Amino acid sequence: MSSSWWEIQILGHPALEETIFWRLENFGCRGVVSEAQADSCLMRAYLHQDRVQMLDLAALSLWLRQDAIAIDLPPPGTRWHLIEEEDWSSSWKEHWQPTDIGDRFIVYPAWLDPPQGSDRILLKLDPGVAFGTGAHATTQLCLESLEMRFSLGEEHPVIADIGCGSGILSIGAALLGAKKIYAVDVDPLAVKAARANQALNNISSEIMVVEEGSLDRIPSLANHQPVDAILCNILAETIVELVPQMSAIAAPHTWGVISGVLLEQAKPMADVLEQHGWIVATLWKRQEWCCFNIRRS
Ligand SMILES: C[S@@+](CC[C@H](N)C(=O)[O-])C[C@H]1O[C@@H](n2cnc3c(N)ncnc32)[C@H](O)[C@@H]1O
Repeated sequence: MSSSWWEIQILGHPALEETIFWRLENFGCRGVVSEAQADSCLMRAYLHQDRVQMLDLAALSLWLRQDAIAIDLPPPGTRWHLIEEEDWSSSWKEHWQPTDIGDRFIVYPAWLDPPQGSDRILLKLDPGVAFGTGAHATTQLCLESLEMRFSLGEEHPVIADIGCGSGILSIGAALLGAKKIYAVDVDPLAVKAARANQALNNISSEIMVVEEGSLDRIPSLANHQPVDAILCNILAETIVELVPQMSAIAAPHTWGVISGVLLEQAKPMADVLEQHGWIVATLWKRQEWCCFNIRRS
């Protein structure tokens, strides 16, 4: 692997920020940061050189133009250039600061000292190239849902985290008192990051197990026992494919937190969940995203 990264810079209307953010994350970019400018918003994102071809970057620029035109906004300007590994790390590390999430968590970058004087649960992260710094609305909604579940007296559940990314949700669950978490991701770099973050937060392998793969890895990891909860923050298209498999790891008491779903996808997603025996208990919204709190019965 080479050690160069693409730095992608997008200058666009502030109303496009969320759409651009999600496009970049889905494109595989890491460390997406935004900076307010006079009448616009400058976003920077980073992508390992080996993960993308120049043509893909041109396609990304086209999608971003189409997204803007579809909602009658001027197309954003997109440019990219290669930077060295060291410059990548320092560029986005500068921008990421400790963030309060919900009532209980504070997520902070591993390269800073722990925030002082906070009575919140400290969640220390170095996401590397994986998704999940806590900056995205869907991650926040999932962590807040977990917090809500535990505040209702949830007793040490066994949890499956499908698409764990940096491991942020699994680590959050462990810090709240989960008994066991099986975290899986199809991206080997996410697995590496999640394991590193597990160690940063001193979570033992007795409590959290991270493996490459998807939902179909869970039965063997969990000794063919159902789990008490399922976390899944992936794109709606992927979740729809996974929902039928969720029954195989669920018991009548199992609950779930499902996000990565755009508001306009909420109704079809609820239909799919209900068709497969899930009850939508609550639907939380933030910006253009939603998060389903579901249960089996
Ligand atoms: C939006 S990120 C979520 C990361 C983290 N759980 C969070 O909430 O911030 C989605 C993750 O799902 C992974 N992923 C995508 N498709 C998947 C699949 N079919 N099974 C498991 N993981 C998948 C991606 O590699 C990515 O790390």
